[in-house]
Amino acid sequence: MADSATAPAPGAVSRAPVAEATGISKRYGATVALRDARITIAEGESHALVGRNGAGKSTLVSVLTGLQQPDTGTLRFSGEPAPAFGDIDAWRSRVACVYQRSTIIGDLTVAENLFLNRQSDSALRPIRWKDLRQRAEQLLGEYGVDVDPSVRARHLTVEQRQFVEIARALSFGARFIVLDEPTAKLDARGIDRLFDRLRDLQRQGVAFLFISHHLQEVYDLCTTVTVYRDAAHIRTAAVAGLGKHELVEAMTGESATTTDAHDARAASPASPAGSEELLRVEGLTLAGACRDLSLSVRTGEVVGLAGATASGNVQVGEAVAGLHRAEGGRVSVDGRTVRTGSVPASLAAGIGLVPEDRHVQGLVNNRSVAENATLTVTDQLGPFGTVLPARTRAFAQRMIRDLDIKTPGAGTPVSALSGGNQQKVVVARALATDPHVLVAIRPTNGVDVKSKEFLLARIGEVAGAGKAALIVSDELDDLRVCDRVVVMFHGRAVAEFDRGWKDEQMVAAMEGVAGTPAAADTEEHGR
Ligand SMILES: Nc1ncnc2c1ncn2[C@@H]1O[C@H](COP(=O)(O)OP(=O)(O)OP(=O)(O)O)[C@@H](O)[C@H]1O
Repeated sequence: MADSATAPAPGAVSRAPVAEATGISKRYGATVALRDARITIAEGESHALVGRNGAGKSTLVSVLTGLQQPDTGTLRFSGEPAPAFGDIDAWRSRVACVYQRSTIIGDLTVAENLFLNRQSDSALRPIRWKDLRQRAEQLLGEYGVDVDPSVRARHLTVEQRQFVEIARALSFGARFIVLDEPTAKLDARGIDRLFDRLRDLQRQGVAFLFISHHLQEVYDLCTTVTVYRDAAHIRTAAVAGLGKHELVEAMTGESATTTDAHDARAASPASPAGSEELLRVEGLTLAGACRDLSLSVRTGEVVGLAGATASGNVQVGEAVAGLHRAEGGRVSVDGRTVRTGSVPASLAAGIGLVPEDRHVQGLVNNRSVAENATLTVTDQLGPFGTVLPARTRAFAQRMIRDLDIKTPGAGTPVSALSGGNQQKVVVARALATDPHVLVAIRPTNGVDVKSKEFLLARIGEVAGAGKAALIVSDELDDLRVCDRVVVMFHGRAVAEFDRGWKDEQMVAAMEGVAGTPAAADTEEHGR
């Protein structure tokens, strides 16, 4: 396929690309992560890299940033060969990566993080803290980052941490920054601010490689897009000339259907009117998160609990699953009160959880896909408290098939899976318990467009099987599959929408500019 984005614009001064990788191959044992892959990023360009889960994007990033050596291929920065493997300072002056998981150290101040290992000019000279602070202030000021350098990094928001990481990267001289799913933990306003800052930096000649499963963000921010599929480069094109369907087709290798996940659910009958209330949250008050919040989910229903970062929606979902003790109010399943603050009590009540952060609450990294997927159901894997490996494998293999998890096998350590496929294991594990009420917090985080439809359909099936699901998310795609969406703002329910809402309405409500009257009261809307 022709690369329509590689020719220089008329009149442009042709300079060597900030980064150019050709013929890159990388294997992990039997898995081919990259096969003769390539990418070229021009100066000041914002270039998107997209592809399905496991396509090889993160592997390319680790090659581009000097974390992994490719088996074959060449890499050049601004026309020069890449530094020697392991020469960290030299790599840092050419490229930096801002990951979804921060590399900032929470216990150190912002200034210390910025100048980590370079606090003083020589190892023998004592660190001058006042100087360090001033240098940090200057650096942050230069890039317009409004953060106090003496604050401990753990007190920063996700957004502030990203800005500090970007400023740090630029201070090493890098003019090429890789952003690996930087918007995953930001709300709509945070994303706007990040994009504004990136555009500013782009005008100053900084180039970006932007990885995201949110294709709209690619259209909003990037000029060029490269698509990888099954470890190989498929296409590079100008974003402006490429329709969304064409882009999805390049990613999946299939002709794109117009049926989205939400359309499929919309076609299915809505939850039967008058069906019983399965989950009831009444007057829930959680310290620092919400006050007097009520909602209910009926049998057969998928309810969304929407809200921006500070809305408290995630904490409500977590409280329902037993992770927080309530200061007031009640959670009940099928009419029976569930003790809050106790995960075993929630599990016993039939509540399953897809947690927000798979790294912290989700997976045991060095254990296999099979073990991780079955952690919650060991009682079903053998008699008298034993776990039969064959039964574990069979159980896991079914899940791998059901959720389309891309893995060499059930025995592969979960750490060897791509991010999106790890997320599918987390969802598989929650589904394994066959929960009466599934609480899924941002369940499609890091999951590609096609797999997203798949996962959401699976969650819908929980409700379809006479159970109920609560999807806690600010992702419009996640919310669209819901029968109803309750929107929270600053700890309160401020609006409720039935199916068929418009994106602008939902975004406005999440930002506290609700066009609908506050109406999340279950008494009015529950039946
Ligand atoms: N350390 C590793 N050991 C074994 N296999 C690995 C390792 N890292 C990645 N892989 C495999 O290489 C392939 C490419 O993975 P990669 O993480 O690059 O995909 P990705 O495109 O970034 O996916 P995602 O969108 O899910 O993050 C996958 O099949 C993955 O399982």
